[in-house]
Amino acid sequence: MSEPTPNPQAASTSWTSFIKSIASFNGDLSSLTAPPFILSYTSLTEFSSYWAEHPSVFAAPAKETDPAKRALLVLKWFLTTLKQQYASRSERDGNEKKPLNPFLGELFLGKWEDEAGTTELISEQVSHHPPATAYSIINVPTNVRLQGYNAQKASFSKTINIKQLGHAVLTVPNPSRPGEDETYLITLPSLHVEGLIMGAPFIELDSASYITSSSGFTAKIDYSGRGWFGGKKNVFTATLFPTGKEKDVLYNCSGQWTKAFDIYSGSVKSNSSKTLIETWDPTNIALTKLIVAPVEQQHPLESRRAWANVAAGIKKYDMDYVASEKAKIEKAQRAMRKLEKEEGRDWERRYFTALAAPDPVLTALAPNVGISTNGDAEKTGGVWRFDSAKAEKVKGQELSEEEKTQLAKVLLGQ
Ligand SMILES: CC(C)CCC[C@@H](C)[C@H]1CC[C@H]2[C@@H]3[C@@H](O)C=C4C[C@@H](O)CC[C@]4(C)[C@H]3CC[C@]12C
Repeated sequence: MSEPTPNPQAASTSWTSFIKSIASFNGDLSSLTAPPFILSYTSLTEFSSYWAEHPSVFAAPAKETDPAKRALLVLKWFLTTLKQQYASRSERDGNEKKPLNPFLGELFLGKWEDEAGTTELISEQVSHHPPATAYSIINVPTNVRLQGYNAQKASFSKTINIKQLGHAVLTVPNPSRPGEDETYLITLPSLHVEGLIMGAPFIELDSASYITSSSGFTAKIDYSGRGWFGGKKNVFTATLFPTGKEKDVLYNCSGQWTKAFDIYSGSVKSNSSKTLIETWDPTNIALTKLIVAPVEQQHPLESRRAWANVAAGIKKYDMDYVASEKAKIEKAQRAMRKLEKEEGRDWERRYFTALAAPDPVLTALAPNVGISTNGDAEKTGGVWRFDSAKAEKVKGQELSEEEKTQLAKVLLGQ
C-alpha cells in the first residue's frame, strides 16, 4: 500500500469540526457526522464479501488430508482476507470512508463463479440496536462454509479505536473422514484509524486474534503497526501450534497483511529449522469478482437497491438529497418497529436465527482463546447462526413488481 498523501480537504473547516466532534463522541459510530468526501455509498452489509474474494483459497482446506496442514490452510485463507477487509477501500479511494449504516433486515446477496465452482454469499443486518451484521458463505462443491456476525464498539483515545464483537465459524468437511466436519472458531482483530489529522484515514490492526479448531490446533496472529519492525505498516506474525502448547510451533507466517507474507514450517525463533513453504503476494493474484443481481431484479431489502438514491446523492455530493432520502428509510423503519411493538412481535430475520441455547462451537472452543462462550450476545442482539431452513423457505420466492413496490413503500418509505 502506498503512503497516504495528505488530503487537501483536511484544511477545510468541515474536516476540522469533524475531528473536534470525534474527540468528544459517545462511541456510537453511526452518530458521527462526517464531511461528504469521507462518506462511502457502500453499506456495511457488503463488507461480509471480503471473507471470500479468493474462493479457491477459501475452499482449499477441504482437499487437504493432513489435519495440521488443513489448519495451516485455514490460517493462510484468513491472512489473505485481511487486505480486503481492512485496506481495500483506502487503496481504491485514497482513504477509508464512513460506510452506510445498514437498516434492520438489509440484505446483501451475491455469488462468486470461478475455478472453485460456485461460492454463495448471504449477508443480513440482524440487529439495529445494537447494530450487528451476520453472514453465511458456502463453497458449493466442497461444502466449506463460513458463518459469523459482527458489531463494533468504538472509543476515542488519540484516535478512533474499534473493538470488534462477535466471531466467525468456519466448517470444513474432513476429506479423510467423509461425513465428519471440522470447525474453526475465528476471533476478530481490534483496529484503529490512522491518518485522521491529514484527512486521509486508513486502518491499522491491533493486538492479536485467534483461530482455534475442533481438530486440536490454534493459530495466534499478532498485529503491529508502524514503529515496529523497521517502521513498516500492517505487520503481523502468526504461529500455529497444538492447542495449549503455544511453544510447540508447527508453522509460522510473517509479513505485511497488505503486501506479501511468508509461510514457514517450524518455529519462528529457530531459523535453522524453519523452511519457507510459500510466499503469498496479493499483487500477483487476481480477486474473483462477486456477482450481484442487477438492482432492478433485487429484493427491495437488498442493499444496493434500497440505498440507490442515497448512493446517487453521495456520488454527486448533494447532501440535501442524501438527507431527505435517508430520512425516508429511517422514518419507515421507525414506523415498522412501532407496529411490531404494538403487535408484540419481532422483525423476522430472513436467513439467520438468534440461538436460544448455548452454542456448542463456542462452548467447546471459546475457552481455548479466552473469549466469552456467550458470543458477546448482549452486545450483538444474540448469537446469530445461519438458518438453512429459513434459507430454503425463501429460495425461489420471486416477488412480483407490484409486491416489490409495496414492500419498498412500507419498509423504506420509497
Ligand atoms: C473513516 C472514519 C473517519 C470514520 C469511521 C468509519 C468506521 C465506522 C469504519 C472504518 C473502518 C471500518 C471497518 C473496516 O475496516 C472493516 C471491517 C471488517 C468487516 O468484516 C466488519 C466491519 C469492519 C470492522 C468495519 C467497521 C466500520 C469501520 C470501523
